[in-house]
Amino acid sequence: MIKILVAGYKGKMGQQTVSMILKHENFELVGVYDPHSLEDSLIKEELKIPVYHDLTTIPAKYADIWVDFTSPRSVYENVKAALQKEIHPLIGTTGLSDAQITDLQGIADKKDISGLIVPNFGISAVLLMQFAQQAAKYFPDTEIIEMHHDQKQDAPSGTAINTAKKISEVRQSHRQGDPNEKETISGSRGGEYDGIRLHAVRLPGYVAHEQVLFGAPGEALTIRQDSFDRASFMTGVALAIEKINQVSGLKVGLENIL
Ligand SMILES: NC(=O)C1=CN([C@@H]2O[C@H](COP(=O)(O)OP(=O)(O)OC[C@H]3O[C@@H](n4cnc5c(N)ncnc54)[C@H](OP(=O)(O)O)[C@@H]3O)[C@@H](O)[C@H]2O)C=CC1
Ligand SMILES: O=C(O)C1=N[C@H](C(=O)O)C[C@H](O)C1
Repeated sequence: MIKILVAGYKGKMGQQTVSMILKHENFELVGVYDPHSLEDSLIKEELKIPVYHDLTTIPAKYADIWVDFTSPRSVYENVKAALQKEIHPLIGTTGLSDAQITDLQGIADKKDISGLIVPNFGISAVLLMQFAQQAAKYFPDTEIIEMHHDQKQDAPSGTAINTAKKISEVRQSHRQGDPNEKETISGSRGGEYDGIRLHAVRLPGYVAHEQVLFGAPGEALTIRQDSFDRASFMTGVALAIEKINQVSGLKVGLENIL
Protein backbone atom coordinates (compact mmCIF):
# COMPACT_ATOMS: atom_id res chain seq x y z
CA MET A 1 0.00 0.00 0.00
CA ILE A 2 1.19 3.52 -0.79
CA LYS A 3 0.70 5.79 2.24
CA ILE A 4 -0.55 9.27 1.33
CA LEU A 5 -1.09 12.57 3.16
CA VAL A 6 -3.31 15.18 1.49
CA ALA A 7 -2.65 18.88 2.19
CA GLY A 8 -5.65 21.11 1.46
CA TYR A 9 -8.10 18.25 1.98
CA LYS A 10 -11.16 20.51 2.36
CA GLY A 11 -10.66 22.29 -0.94
CA LYS A 12 -12.20 21.52 -4.32
CA MET A 13 -9.22 19.44 -5.46
CA GLY A 14 -8.44 18.09 -1.98
CA GLN A 15 -11.91 16.55 -1.66
CA GLN A 16 -11.66 14.87 -5.07
CA THR A 17 -8.22 13.53 -4.16
CA VAL A 18 -9.39 12.12 -0.80
CA SER A 19 -12.29 10.30 -2.53
CA MET A 20 -10.02 8.91 -5.24
CA ILE A 21 -7.48 7.62 -2.65
CA LEU A 22 -10.19 5.97 -0.54
CA LYS A 23 -11.51 4.12 -3.60
CA HIS A 24 -8.07 2.97 -4.82
CA GLU A 25 -7.04 -0.51 -3.71
CA ASN A 26 -3.30 0.29 -3.53
CA PHE A 27 -3.58 3.64 -1.73
CA GLU A 28 -3.94 4.35 1.99
CA LEU A 29 -4.90 7.81 3.29
CA VAL A 30 -2.82 8.14 6.48
CA GLY A 31 -3.46 11.81 7.22
CA VAL A 32 -4.69 15.17 6.00
CA TYR A 33 -3.36 18.68 6.63
CA ASP A 34 -5.03 22.07 6.89
CA PRO A 35 -3.91 24.70 9.43
CA HIS A 36 -7.38 26.30 9.38
CA SER A 37 -9.41 23.12 9.93
CA LEU A 38 -11.25 22.85 13.26
CA GLU A 39 -11.57 19.03 13.31
CA ASP A 40 -9.06 16.54 14.76
CA SER A 41 -10.09 13.67 12.56
CA LEU A 42 -11.77 13.15 9.25
CA ILE A 43 -14.38 10.39 9.37
CA LYS A 44 -14.75 8.78 5.94
CA GLU A 45 -16.11 5.38 5.01
CA GLU A 46 -15.78 4.13 8.63
CA LEU A 47 -12.16 5.32 8.76
CA LYS A 48 -10.87 7.88 11.25
CA ILE A 49 -8.10 9.82 9.51
CA PRO A 50 -5.94 12.16 11.61
CA VAL A 51 -6.11 15.86 10.72
CA TYR A 52 -2.84 17.80 11.14
CA HIS A 53 -2.99 21.55 11.75
CA ASP A 54 0.69 22.29 12.24
CA LEU A 55 3.54 21.27 9.90
CA THR A 56 5.89 20.70 12.82
CA THR A 57 3.69 17.96 14.34
CA ILE A 58 3.74 15.73 11.23
CA PRO A 59 6.34 13.03 11.93
CA ALA A 60 9.24 12.39 9.52
CA LYS A 61 8.52 9.59 7.00
CA TYR A 62 4.88 9.64 8.18
CA ALA A 63 3.67 9.04 4.61
CA ASP A 64 5.24 7.96 1.33
CA ILE A 65 3.64 10.81 -0.62
CA TRP A 66 2.51 14.34 0.18
CA VAL A 67 -0.20 15.46 -2.25
CA ASP A 68 -0.59 19.25 -2.16
CA PHE A 69 -3.63 21.18 -3.40
CA THR A 70 -3.45 24.23 -1.14
CA SER A 71 -2.69 27.83 -2.05
CA PRO A 72 0.05 29.74 -3.85
CA ARG A 73 0.80 31.40 -0.49
CA SER A 74 1.55 28.15 1.38
CA VAL A 75 2.88 25.72 -1.21
CA TYR A 76 6.58 26.58 -0.87
CA GLU A 77 6.67 25.97 2.91
CA ASN A 78 4.61 22.78 2.49
CA VAL A 79 6.96 21.28 -0.11
CA LYS A 80 9.98 22.23 1.97
CA ALA A 81 8.45 20.52 5.01
CA ALA A 82 7.59 17.38 3.01
CA LEU A 83 11.17 17.12 1.69
CA GLN A 84 12.64 17.67 5.14
CA LYS A 85 10.40 14.86 6.45
CA GLU A 86 11.55 12.61 3.56
CA ILE A 87 8.07 12.41 2.06
CA HIS A 88 7.85 12.52 -1.77
CA PRO A 89 6.05 15.76 -2.74
CA LEU A 90 3.39 15.55 -5.48
CA ILE A 91 2.45 19.17 -6.01
CA GLY A 92 -0.66 20.30 -7.86
CA THR A 93 -0.76 23.74 -6.24
CA THR A 94 0.27 26.48 -8.66
CA GLY A 95 2.12 29.72 -7.99
CA LEU A 96 5.68 28.57 -7.18
CA SER A 97 8.23 31.01 -8.64
CA ASP A 98 11.19 29.78 -10.72
CA ALA A 99 13.53 30.71 -7.85
CA GLN A 100 11.44 28.71 -5.36
CA ILE A 101 11.40 25.67 -7.67
CA THR A 102 15.20 25.82 -8.05
CA ASP A 103 15.58 26.08 -4.29
CA LEU A 104 13.26 23.08 -3.68
CA GLN A 105 15.07 21.05 -6.35
CA GLY A 106 18.32 21.69 -4.46
CA ILE A 107 16.77 20.38 -1.21
CA ALA A 108 15.31 17.34 -3.04
CA ASP A 109 18.73 16.51 -4.54
CA LYS A 110 20.47 16.90 -1.19
CA LYS A 111 17.93 14.65 0.52
CA ASP A 112 17.76 12.28 -2.48
CA ILE A 113 13.94 12.47 -2.53
CA SER A 114 12.07 12.37 -5.82
CA GLY A 115 8.98 14.48 -6.43
CA LEU A 116 6.79 16.12 -9.04
CA ILE A 117 5.38 19.59 -9.51
CA VAL A 118 2.48 19.21 -11.94
CA PRO A 119 0.96 22.39 -13.41
CA ASN A 120 -1.94 20.34 -14.80
CA PHE A 121 -2.88 16.69 -14.16
CA GLY A 122 -5.34 16.60 -17.07
CA ILE A 123 -4.14 14.48 -20.00
CA SER A 124 -5.80 16.93 -22.43
CA ALA A 125 -3.73 19.78 -20.96
CA VAL A 126 -0.47 17.80 -21.05
CA LEU A 127 -1.11 17.02 -24.74
CA LEU A 128 -2.08 20.63 -25.47
CA MET A 129 1.27 21.82 -24.09
CA GLN A 130 3.17 19.26 -26.17
CA PHE A 131 1.19 20.08 -29.35
CA ALA A 132 1.68 23.82 -28.74
CA GLN A 133 5.43 23.36 -28.43
CA GLN A 134 5.46 21.40 -31.70
CA ALA A 135 3.31 24.00 -33.50
CA ALA A 136 5.45 26.93 -32.29
CA LYS A 137 8.39 25.68 -34.36
CA TYR A 138 6.34 26.51 -37.48
CA PHE A 139 4.04 29.26 -36.07
CA PRO A 140 6.24 31.47 -33.86
CA ASP A 141 3.48 34.09 -33.34
CA THR A 142 1.18 32.92 -30.59
CA GLU A 143 -1.05 34.12 -27.75
CA ILE A 144 -2.50 32.10 -24.87
CA ILE A 145 -5.99 32.49 -23.44
CA GLU A 146 -6.78 30.60 -20.22
CA MET A 147 -10.29 30.49 -18.75
CA HIS A 148 -11.10 29.46 -15.18
CA HIS A 149 -13.74 29.54 -12.44
CA ASP A 150 -13.95 32.85 -10.60
CA GLN A 151 -12.50 31.59 -7.29
CA LYS A 152 -9.06 31.04 -8.77
CA GLN A 153 -6.40 32.89 -6.73
CA ASP A 154 -3.55 33.09 -9.24
CA ALA A 155 -3.31 34.57 -12.74
CA PRO A 156 -2.17 33.57 -15.21
CA SER A 157 -2.74 29.87 -14.51
CA GLY A 158 0.18 27.53 -13.88
CA THR A 159 -0.74 25.71 -17.09
CA ALA A 160 -0.61 28.93 -19.14
CA ILE A 161 2.81 29.84 -17.72
CA ASN A 162 4.09 26.33 -18.40
CA THR A 163 2.71 26.46 -21.97
CA ALA A 164 4.53 29.76 -22.55
CA LYS A 165 7.77 28.29 -21.17
CA LYS A 166 7.52 25.28 -23.48
CA ILE A 167 6.87 27.54 -26.48
CA SER A 168 9.73 29.86 -25.61
CA GLU A 169 12.11 26.86 -25.57
CA VAL A 170 11.57 26.35 -29.32
CA ARG A 171 11.01 29.82 -30.81
CA GLN A 172 13.19 32.89 -31.17
CA SER A 173 12.23 35.42 -28.54
CA HIS A 174 10.44 38.34 -30.20
CA ARG A 175 7.88 41.04 -29.57
CA GLN A 176 4.48 40.48 -31.21
CA GLY A 177 2.05 43.05 -32.55
CA ASP A 178 2.74 46.46 -34.00
CA PRO A 179 5.78 48.17 -32.40
CA ASN A 180 3.69 51.37 -32.11
CA GLU A 181 0.64 49.75 -30.53
CA LYS A 182 -0.79 51.65 -27.54
CA GLU A 183 -3.10 50.31 -24.85
CA THR A 184 -5.95 52.80 -24.41
CA ILE A 185 -7.16 50.67 -21.51
CA SER A 186 -4.23 49.35 -19.46
CA GLY A 187 -3.84 45.56 -19.55
CA SER A 188 -5.75 45.13 -22.81
CA ARG A 189 -2.89 43.21 -24.40
CA GLY A 190 -2.62 40.85 -21.39
CA GLY A 191 0.45 39.73 -19.46
CA GLU A 192 3.70 38.74 -21.13
CA TYR A 193 6.20 35.89 -20.87
CA ASP A 194 9.20 36.19 -23.20
CA GLY A 195 7.11 38.10 -25.77
CA ILE A 196 4.14 35.70 -25.55
CA ARG A 197 0.88 37.38 -24.50
CA LEU A 198 -1.19 35.64 -21.82
CA HIS A 199 -4.86 36.45 -21.17
CA ALA A 200 -6.76 35.23 -18.09
CA VAL A 201 -10.56 34.95 -18.07
CA ARG A 202 -12.42 34.34 -14.76
CA LEU A 203 -16.10 33.41 -14.97
CA PRO A 204 -18.65 31.46 -12.91
CA GLY A 205 -19.56 28.14 -14.51
CA TYR A 206 -16.10 27.60 -15.97
CA VAL A 207 -13.73 24.96 -14.52
CA ALA A 208 -10.33 25.00 -16.36
CA HIS A 209 -9.80 25.67 -20.07
CA GLU A 210 -7.00 26.87 -22.33
CA GLN A 211 -6.63 27.97 -25.93
CA VAL A 212 -3.34 28.53 -27.71
CA LEU A 213 -3.76 30.66 -30.84
CA PHE A 214 -1.16 30.67 -33.61
CA GLY A 215 -1.27 33.10 -36.52
CA ALA A 216 0.75 33.30 -39.75
CA PRO A 217 0.16 35.03 -43.11
CA GLY A 218 -3.18 33.75 -44.42
CA GLU A 219 -3.68 30.97 -41.85
CA ALA A 220 -4.25 30.25 -38.18
CA LEU A 221 -4.19 27.30 -35.83
CA THR A 222 -6.07 27.04 -32.53
CA ILE A 223 -5.39 24.30 -29.96
CA ARG A 224 -7.89 24.02 -27.12
CA GLN A 225 -8.42 21.81 -24.08
CA ASP A 226 -11.27 21.77 -21.55
CA SER A 227 -11.59 20.32 -18.07
CA PHE A 228 -15.36 20.35 -17.55
CA ASP A 229 -15.07 18.49 -14.23
CA ARG A 230 -12.27 18.14 -11.63
CA ALA A 231 -12.56 14.37 -12.10
CA SER A 232 -10.44 15.04 -15.21
CA PHE A 233 -7.39 15.54 -12.97
CA MET A 234 -7.71 12.34 -10.95
CA THR A 235 -6.29 9.83 -13.48
CA GLY A 236 -3.13 11.93 -13.58
CA VAL A 237 -2.95 12.25 -9.78
CA ALA A 238 -3.30 8.45 -9.33
CA LEU A 239 -0.70 7.74 -12.02
CA ALA A 240 1.77 10.20 -10.49
CA ILE A 241 1.31 8.64 -7.02
CA GLU A 242 2.11 5.21 -8.47
CA LYS A 243 5.13 6.35 -10.48
CA ILE A 244 6.75 9.10 -8.40
CA ASN A 245 9.51 6.69 -7.33
CA GLN A 246 10.68 6.47 -10.95
CA VAL A 247 11.40 10.21 -11.15
CA SER A 248 14.91 11.41 -10.44
CA GLY A 249 14.95 14.58 -8.31
CA LEU A 250 12.11 17.11 -8.21
CA LYS A 251 10.75 17.53 -11.75
CA VAL A 252 8.08 19.73 -13.35
CA GLY A 253 5.33 18.19 -15.51
CA LEU A 254 3.25 15.02 -15.66
CA GLU A 255 5.07 14.09 -18.89
CA ASN A 256 7.97 12.93 -16.68
CA ILE A 257 5.97 9.80 -15.77
CA LEU A 258 3.86 9.28 -18.91
N1 LIG B 1 -2.28 20.77 -11.06
C1 LIG B 1 -3.56 20.64 -11.36
O1 LIG B 1 -3.96 19.84 -12.22
C2 LIG B 1 -4.54 21.48 -10.64
C3 LIG B 1 -4.09 22.43 -9.78
N2 LIG B 1 -4.96 23.19 -9.08
C4 LIG B 1 -4.36 24.11 -8.12
O2 LIG B 1 -4.53 23.56 -6.81
C5 LIG B 1 -4.66 24.61 -5.86
C6 LIG B 1 -5.94 24.39 -5.06
O3 LIG B 1 -7.04 24.51 -5.91
P1 LIG B 1 -8.54 24.31 -5.37
O4 LIG B 1 -8.69 22.99 -4.71
O5 LIG B 1 -9.40 24.67 -6.51
O6 LIG B 1 -8.60 25.47 -4.28
P2 LIG B 1 -9.52 25.57 -2.97
O7 LIG B 1 -9.46 27.00 -2.54
O8 LIG B 1 -10.84 24.95 -3.22
O9 LIG B 1 -8.75 24.67 -1.90
C7 LIG B 1 -7.56 25.02 -1.28
C8 LIG B 1 -7.58 24.41 0.12
O10 LIG B 1 -6.30 24.58 0.72
C9 LIG B 1 -6.51 25.01 2.06
N3 LIG B 1 -5.34 25.74 2.53
C10 LIG B 1 -5.11 27.08 2.51
N4 LIG B 1 -3.90 27.34 3.06
C11 LIG B 1 -3.39 26.14 3.42
C12 LIG B 1 -2.17 25.74 4.02
N5 LIG B 1 -1.27 26.64 4.45
N6 LIG B 1 -1.95 24.42 4.21
C13 LIG B 1 -2.86 23.50 3.87
N7 LIG B 1 -4.05 23.83 3.31
C14 LIG B 1 -4.30 25.13 3.08
C15 LIG B 1 -7.75 25.87 1.99
O11 LIG B 1 -8.32 25.99 3.28
P3 LIG B 1 -8.98 27.39 3.75
O12 LIG B 1 -10.11 27.63 2.80
O13 LIG B 1 -9.36 27.10 5.14
O14 LIG B 1 -7.89 28.42 3.62
C16 LIG B 1 -8.61 25.05 1.03
O15 LIG B 1 -9.35 24.05 1.71
C17 LIG B 1 -4.61 25.91 -6.66
O16 LIG B 1 -3.29 26.40 -6.66
C18 LIG B 1 -5.00 25.48 -8.07
O17 LIG B 1 -4.45 26.31 -9.05
C19 LIG B 1 -6.30 23.06 -9.23
C20 LIG B 1 -6.81 22.15 -10.11
C21 LIG B 1 -5.96 21.27 -10.88
O1 LIG C 1 -7.11 26.60 -10.17
C1 LIG C 1 -7.51 25.72 -10.97
O2 LIG C 1 -8.69 25.37 -11.01
C2 LIG C 1 -6.53 25.08 -11.85
N1 LIG C 1 -5.28 25.35 -11.68
C3 LIG C 1 -4.19 24.82 -12.44
C4 LIG C 1 -3.50 25.95 -13.18
O3 LIG C 1 -3.33 27.04 -12.61
O4 LIG C 1 -3.10 25.75 -14.33
C5 LIG C 1 -4.59 23.65 -13.30
C6 LIG C 1 -5.94 23.78 -13.91
O5 LIG C 1 -5.90 24.79 -14.87
C7 LIG C 1 -6.99 24.09 -12.84
